[in-house]
Amino acid sequence: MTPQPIVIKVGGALLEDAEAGLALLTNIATIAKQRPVVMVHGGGPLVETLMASLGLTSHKIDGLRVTPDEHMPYISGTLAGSANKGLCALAIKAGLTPVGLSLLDGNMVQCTALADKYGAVGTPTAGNNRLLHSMLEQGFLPVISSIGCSDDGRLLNINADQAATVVAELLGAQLLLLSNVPGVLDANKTLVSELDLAQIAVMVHEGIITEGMKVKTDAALLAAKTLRRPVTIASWASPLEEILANTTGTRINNTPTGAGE
Ligand SMILES: Nc1ncnc2c1ncn2[C@@H]1O[C@H](COP(=O)(O)OP(=O)(O)O)[C@@H](O)[C@H]1O
Ligand SMILES: CC(=O)N[C@@H](CCC(=O)OP(=O)(O)O)C(=O)O
Repeated sequence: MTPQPIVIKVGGALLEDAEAGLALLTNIATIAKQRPVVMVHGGGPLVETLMASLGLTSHKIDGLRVTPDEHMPYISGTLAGSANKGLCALAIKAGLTPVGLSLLDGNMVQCTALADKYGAVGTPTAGNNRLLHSMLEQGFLPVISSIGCSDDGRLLNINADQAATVVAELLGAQLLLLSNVPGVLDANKTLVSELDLAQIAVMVHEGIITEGMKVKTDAALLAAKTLRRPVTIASWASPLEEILANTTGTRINNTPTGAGE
């Protein structure tokens, strides 16, 4: 039986830390010998650095970047360009054979514009998984940026956690959302090992889960429901073996925590 693939999403902060990026990719090279791996990446901080250097301002609503269409050349240039190629280059250094892709390649993910107030921001849905399957069969590491497009060819900026959720759905894969924090932290900044929908709603209501982590827990809840298995939010600085053994990170459960799977 073919082992279940793992989709590993990395947040933007990793793309600014080549040493941590190489350590993670070296760890992925070990895991990829046992199970197919797909990477999905963000790059929010890189986008912000470029925009600032161009004298452009950018803001977020509910954790999503408001993206006027005229900003798309900079955003797609950063995410599908420098961020994607930077990760692919590190993957080569780690002994892997990456193929850099975006959500629109092979029609793997279809996107629809969310609402006018966000500009060129889309919601992703699962499309065609043939390209990904053929890449994995041939032993490549797909490295996917969160740039997509609508059916009528408008380039769209997709939050990378939402992108990873849909890529995991396409492959029926296990999903790890890796960030610059050890997982979801409580009001005392202590790592919470497991959370379900009701517990997350309380933490959001109390202002403990905010901004990027709110988008991440929403994406994880959706993925846990679709994939019918827990989704892990953890740090890219933790060994993947520990994350996969559930000894670190936060498991987001579709079923109430404590009620079993
Ligand atoms: N309860 C929480 N636990 C951990 N991080 C939180 C929480 N609430 C908000 N955050 C913020 O969410 C950030 C992670 O989201 P984000 O910056 O979007 O990460 P990424 O770029 O990795 O997707 C953390 O760095 C932290 O500042
Ligand atoms: C619509 C939207 O918010 N798009 C994100 C895409 C990148 C991303 O999600 O990056 P992180 O994973 O590093 O946060 C953005 O422009 O920042």
